[in-house]
Amino acid sequence: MSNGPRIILYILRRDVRLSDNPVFHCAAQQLKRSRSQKSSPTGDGRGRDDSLTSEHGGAPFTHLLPVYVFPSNQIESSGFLSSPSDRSPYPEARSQVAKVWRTGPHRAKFIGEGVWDLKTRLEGLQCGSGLEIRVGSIADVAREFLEYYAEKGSKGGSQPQITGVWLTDDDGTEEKDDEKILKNLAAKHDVAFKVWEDEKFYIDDRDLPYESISDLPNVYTTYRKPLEPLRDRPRNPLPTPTALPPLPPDIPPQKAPFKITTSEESLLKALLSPLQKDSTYGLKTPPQWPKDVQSAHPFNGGESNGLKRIKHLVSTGAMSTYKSTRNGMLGLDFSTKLSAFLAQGHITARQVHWAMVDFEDGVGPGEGAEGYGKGENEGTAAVRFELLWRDYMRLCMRKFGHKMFALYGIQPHAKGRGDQQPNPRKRWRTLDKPGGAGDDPKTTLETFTRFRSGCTGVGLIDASNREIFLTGYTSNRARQNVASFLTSHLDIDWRIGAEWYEFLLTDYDIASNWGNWQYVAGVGNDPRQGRVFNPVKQALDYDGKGEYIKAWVPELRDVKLTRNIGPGREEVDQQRLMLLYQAWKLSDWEKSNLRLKGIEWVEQPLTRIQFSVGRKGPPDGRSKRGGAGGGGHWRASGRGRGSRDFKRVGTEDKAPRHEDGPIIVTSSG
Ligand SMILES: Cc1cc2nc3c(=O)[nH]c(=O)nc-3n(C[C@H](O)[C@H](O)[C@H](O)COP(=O)(O)OP(=O)(O)OC[C@H]3O[C@@H](n4cnc5c(N)ncnc54)[C@H](O)[C@@H]3O)c2cc1C
Repeated sequence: MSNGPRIILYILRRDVRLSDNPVFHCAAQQLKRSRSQKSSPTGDGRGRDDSLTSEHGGAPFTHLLPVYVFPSNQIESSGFLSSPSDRSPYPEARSQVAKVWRTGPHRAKFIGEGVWDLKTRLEGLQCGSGLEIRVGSIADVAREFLEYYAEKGSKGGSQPQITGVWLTDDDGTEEKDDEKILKNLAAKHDVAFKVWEDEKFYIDDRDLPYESISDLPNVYTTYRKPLEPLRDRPRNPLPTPTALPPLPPDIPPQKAPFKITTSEESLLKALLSPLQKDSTYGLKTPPQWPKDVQSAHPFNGGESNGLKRIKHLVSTGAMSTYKSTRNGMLGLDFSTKLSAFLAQGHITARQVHWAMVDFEDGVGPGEGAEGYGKGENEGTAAVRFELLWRDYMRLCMRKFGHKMFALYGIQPHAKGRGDQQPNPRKRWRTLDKPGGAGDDPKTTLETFTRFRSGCTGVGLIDASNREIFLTGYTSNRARQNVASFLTSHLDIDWRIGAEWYEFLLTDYDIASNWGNWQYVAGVGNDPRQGRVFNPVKQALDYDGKGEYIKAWVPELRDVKLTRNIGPGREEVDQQRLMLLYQAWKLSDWEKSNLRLKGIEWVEQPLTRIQFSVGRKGPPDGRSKRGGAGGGGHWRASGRGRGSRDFKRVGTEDKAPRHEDGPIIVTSSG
């Protein structure tokens, strides 16, 4: 063995943080131990080298080389080419079915910010640590490092060599493939290989009651029950390292034809420039920013910002009110907006949990805020409940693997890759061939294009699709409606929608995205298959003043929603709301007046949902009995595309399946 630097190559993926990071924690612990041994050696110390003997992975090391790779199959890498005449050796990072970019501008920026934040934090420790940034396939990058140091090491003497390759676990199928390749590479070079459990989830894998992942229940509630009370479950977060083993003195540069930039600004430029070549993303009429609207997700990426966000949520009391606000659609704090930080591993779910525990115990920030020091409340319990949904989706990805991406999903009667059809009545419309329902791919593409452009003619769907295009975020409530609309009203292959979301979402997470799309499309683990959201009824329940739709569909801002109920008194008129929710219902006279005449989505909506409000309700669109999810006393009826009838009287949220037809609404969480 050479007596030069002994390096652990740590390949980061979705664990881009310094705090609560098992790998950095272990390296810091070993550094501390070796320093304390040096300062007070037991025995004579003879024959001892100064390497950090890893208890995890078996390889002694002196240096830690953290490397973040922008994976070329997921994030377009051509912006890193050294010169415009160079060509990337990798195919464009486009999706399989719809051929859209896999990572769009919102997430590319967020990821870049997160990587730069970690680099800054590591360098800020002032111990010689840092982060190397690379572009390419993870396998190619690892191979280059291994070969570079193998060649050096073969010269013997004090040349550096890699003694271990470490990375954290990820349940995505591509990530599993990467792991296999890295394992083989490590074996070929005779270096230790270790996959660490990434402890960014709510309940640690080691505390789950399953012997094998096949024991995971197919229904969320069955999974959750034995884990309650959820507040008792998370492990403590790991301390944030204050010192780490240094980077090796000799690090190979990025391989041509790519070049790594040296500032955050140029990194973001390299990530965004290929995407910005066509900022319409193939849409003839892409959504435009409306005046006077703020993004609900204006956050920059990175651990520092994620930790700040957690602090803000607890100290303002937003966690305590979460249960009653979580179905909101406008504003910053109706929900936590932690998903993007969690997805990239900028923060961990248990950090969120412990910040809430401090708040509940009255020891952390937030004094004076609602619920401070009063134990778990409705809001904090609901956040835990949702964080567990995220864990569950991730475990489903582990259990079902490729089936998470299969057209007919994880249904038990779908055999093999899941491409067989479990429900003979369901015929998906696809973009490449007729789907068997008298459709043709050209029309399907036109329909999908209108959907993406926010021009379906259904207000809630258009508002959400415009919002997500422009900001990278839309609320859970809106996501459920949009996914249901694409899959149940338009009958379009749900994977196309999932890919479109993968492209746009800042918080895209493999398991949560594909799992939720499957769930809503009726091919996932929804115990009540066949639910269909009525986007008009949902708008009535959750956008009862039309504020959300008016914000993102500015063409409809002048639709008057109130009526006079006495001298100087106005109230929202439910009948008028129906015209906002579906503008085709406006009279010709009003369309002309509002300059809406001749607009395709107004005159020829993709679907006409027959839905009426039977009698006058309270002014804010809520039922007398219920909260925002109420509407139980409305006699609401409707007819969607084709012969699908929506009929329901009674409370809809969390309602059991109605016997005489598909139910309209409910939430996944
Ligand atoms: C079609 C569809 C696609 C989705 N795609 C994603 C995705 O790619 N990434 C993603 O993180 N979430 C996804 N979700 C789940 C959910 O919509 C988002 O997690 C949530 O809207 C993010 O906002 P928030 O952080 O303010 O959530 P909050 O309401 O504040 O919830 C707190 C946290 O709980 C988790 N969570 C909440 N709801 C869910 C859920 N249904 N499934 C899994 N985790 C949940 C998230 O980590 C979230 O940050 C999707 C939902 C649907 C219906």
